[in-house]
Amino acid sequence: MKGHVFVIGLGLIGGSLALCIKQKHPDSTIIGYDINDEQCKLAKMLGVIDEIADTIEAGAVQADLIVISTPVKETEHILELLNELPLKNNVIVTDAGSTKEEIVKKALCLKEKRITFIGGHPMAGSHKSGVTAAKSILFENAFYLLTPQEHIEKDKIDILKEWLSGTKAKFLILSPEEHDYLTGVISHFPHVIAASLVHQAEQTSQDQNLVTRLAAGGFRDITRIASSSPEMWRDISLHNKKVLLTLLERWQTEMEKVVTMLKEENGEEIYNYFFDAKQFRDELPIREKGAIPAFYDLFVDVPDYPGVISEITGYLAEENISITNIRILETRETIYGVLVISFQTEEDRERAAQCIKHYTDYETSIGP
Ligand SMILES: NC(=O)C1=CN([C@@H]2O[C@H](COP(=O)(O)OP(=O)(O)OC[C@H]3O[C@@H](n4cnc5c(N)ncnc54)[C@H](O)[C@@H]3O)[C@@H](O)[C@H]2O)C=CC1
Ligand SMILES: O=C(O)C(=O)Cc1ccc(O)cc1
Repeated sequence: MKGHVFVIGLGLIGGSLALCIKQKHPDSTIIGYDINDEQCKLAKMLGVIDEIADTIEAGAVQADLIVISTPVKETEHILELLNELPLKNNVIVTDAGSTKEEIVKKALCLKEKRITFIGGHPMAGSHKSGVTAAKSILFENAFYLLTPQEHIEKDKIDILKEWLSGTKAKFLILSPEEHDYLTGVISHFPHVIAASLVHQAEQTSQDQNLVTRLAAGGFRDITRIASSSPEMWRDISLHNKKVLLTLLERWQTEMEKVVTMLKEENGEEIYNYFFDAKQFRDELPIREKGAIPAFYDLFVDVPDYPGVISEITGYLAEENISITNIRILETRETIYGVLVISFQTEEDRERAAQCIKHYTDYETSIGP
């Protein structure tokens, strides 16, 4: 497709969407704006955008597609500003925010001017921020939720999907309310819990300095999302306050049940609590990319001797397979340890498993 695409907010998500759009539509012109000059310059330098707009107005008036990828409270202000501008009649405005109800409500002002707004949320990302973390494969196979209102014509939705087809994501249409409830359960609430687990460890570390060292492995992994941008999560929490409060209340009731089970030393109920959770979790699709992106981890049982990491990375390098992280899970009492290697894509992980099988006798698996 040809046309001018204006990306407001050149961070992880705006930058990644810009890359996807340009890759699929090389004849389009990507114009970018960010309140932070540094991000604009970096975006231009890295080839994420073709041009920098000095102001939102300068970029918006020439755009055929406007993508807002700022923290969600900022998105509200930007929608108000866009409403004041002489936008092109056929422009489509979308956003990438993690919440939808408040944003869609705010965007109703554009309806009066017959400007199309379609709320969007690519459900993939990371705890990293900024345009330097942007990559075109970020959304591959992820869900891309769209929340068009009833008055939006189907062909506008199709045009937006075509603009965004380079994400290789799976589009799903939901109402803003459904969206906020579901993402509240599987993404926003877990962020609150991850932060609270870290707070608890931090409090313990004040008089037990071993905590930080012991937390380096599994604890660090399950709380990874607590390293995300506090500004972004402040805004998401404020927008999705209603859902979060409901979930927190439910959680408190659940924790009270756990307290009772423990006080009463009710082994059967404690067993069932863990068993039921395990059963539901084990049935979650592992090949599907959810809201909180999975790591493409490969577990390799390796003999515990010095040099085993360089041996394996050497084989992978020979086959040109890039890794994003590598670590030893824990040194076991047996002579074997577990090496966990993370990859950017499922395909890389599969190639790595084949490669290790080819060069060694080590067992590999995709789950511990
Ligand atoms: N990080 C993630 O994993 C995901 C984030 N999202 C949503 O995408 C949006 C962007 O998030 P990220 O790219 O991760 O954040 P980021 O922090 O990497 O980028 C946000 C950018 O917006 C800029 N910005 C802030 N206020 C602005 C304004 N008024 N005008 C212009 N630029 C402004 C910032 O300078 C920054 O460069 C957020 O709404 C977030 O909820 C959606 C899916 C995943
Ligand atoms: O892995 C992580 O850090 C995430 O949780 C990514 C993420 C963040 C925000 C979203 O709205 C969707 C996905």
